[in-house]
Amino acid sequence: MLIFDPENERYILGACTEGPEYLGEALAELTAADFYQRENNIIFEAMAKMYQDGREVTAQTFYIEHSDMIKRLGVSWTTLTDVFTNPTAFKVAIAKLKETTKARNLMTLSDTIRQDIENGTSVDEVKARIEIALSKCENAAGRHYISPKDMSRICLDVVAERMEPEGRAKKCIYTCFGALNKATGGIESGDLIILSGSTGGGKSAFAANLARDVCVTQKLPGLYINSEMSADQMALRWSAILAELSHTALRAGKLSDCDFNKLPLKLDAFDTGGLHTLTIPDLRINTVLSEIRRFKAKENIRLAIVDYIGRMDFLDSKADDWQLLTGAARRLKTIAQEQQLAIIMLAQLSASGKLAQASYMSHEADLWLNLRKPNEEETKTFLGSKDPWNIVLEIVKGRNTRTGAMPLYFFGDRLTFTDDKAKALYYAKFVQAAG
Ligand SMILES: Nc1ncnc2c1ncn2[C@@H]1O[C@H](COP(=O)(O)OP(=O)(O)OP(=O)(O)O)[C@@H](O)[C@H]1O
Repeated sequence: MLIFDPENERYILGACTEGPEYLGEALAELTAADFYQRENNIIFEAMAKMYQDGREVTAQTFYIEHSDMIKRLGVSWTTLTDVFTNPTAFKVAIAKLKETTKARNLMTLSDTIRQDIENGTSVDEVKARIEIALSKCENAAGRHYISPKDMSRICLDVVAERMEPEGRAKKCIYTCFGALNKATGGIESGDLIILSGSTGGGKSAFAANLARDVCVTQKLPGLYINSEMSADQMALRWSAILAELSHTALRAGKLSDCDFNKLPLKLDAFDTGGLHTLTIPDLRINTVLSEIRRFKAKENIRLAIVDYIGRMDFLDSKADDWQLLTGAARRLKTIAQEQQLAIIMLAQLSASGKLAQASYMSHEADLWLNLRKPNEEETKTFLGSKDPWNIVLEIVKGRNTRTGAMPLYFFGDRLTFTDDKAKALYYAKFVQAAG
């Protein structure tokens, strides 16, 4: 891999004088820093300035305005602008140039790491710097320019695809919560969903209910990454959710024969489903990203659930919590788009009920769901109409949907949520009878 390619740099500059479509594309994809050679870097910057000022950039106009600078830099302007280009060759050249930038950034990073280690910087601090540097590389790689012509074609393709049920199913994921599906129109590939709630508020259970619908019932491939539970604890939880069994009885080994016999059939669905689970005790954002990439390549996952972000060890002791969480959300959003899958990130609410600096983090999210207890007014309404609801799922923010709240029933001992009133009444009666 080249760390710079002077010929390619000159070719791009020459092509940029061939028409505004080339310079426009270069400006959307590149910055002056992508040009390693000083003279090329300066010329690109000057072209950008002319373009931004609304002036035409051709070999002639640029030379008239910058002849002194061109002479000073020792550039042969006629040779540089004597190029033969076409849109495909230009795209390839831009992609090549971006690769050389990435390679250079990695070289710089490796030099910095070596120096840090030689200077006795702590290993944790070095690792934190690597994470931050890599996250910057990813963000830069995410830029993607779409021409008006391409966008009009994409519009037509996307709309036509959405009109076909099969096409919709390729892009959207539906859950068993009708009101949520209706409000959101389904969870889309590329979406980052933040699921927040207070400690013990049922976030993991709700996320597991979603995973059951998507990966076990609909059999779409998915990944559940957790940092809290051992495989045994997870197995007990999945058994409770899938077979609708008492979590307490499962943990105590006190299932009736009838309940125990329910298990194999339900586990068949798990066996043939698409849910992969992964426990990473010291959850780090880079590990999460590489596992998501690995499972996308191997299993073509459509959904990844990260449970939960509060335990992630970022190793950057200097940054505040909200900066770390926002950074994590940004990187999860980037990978969701890059790998075309939906990601649900669980996050903890602070004791006061506010997600720490939530507004920063929620900028990154397409959908922010919050699980909370019903407020006074909701409780009165539920009691007044004899509705059994005991928990509320709020859409705090939706990029493509209105905000609002929907009531649910959470059957704690079965770790099961429902928005079906008849089922909720049955669960509530069951709980009441059990005392
Ligand atoms: N055996 C049980 N009997 C009754 N309720 C239970 C049982 N097990 C779990 N629960 C309910 O589930 C809740 C915990 O659910 P969950 O672990 O999904 O919450 P969480 O928000 O992810 O918690 P944390 O913040 O600790 O990760 C408990 O607060 C309780 O209401």
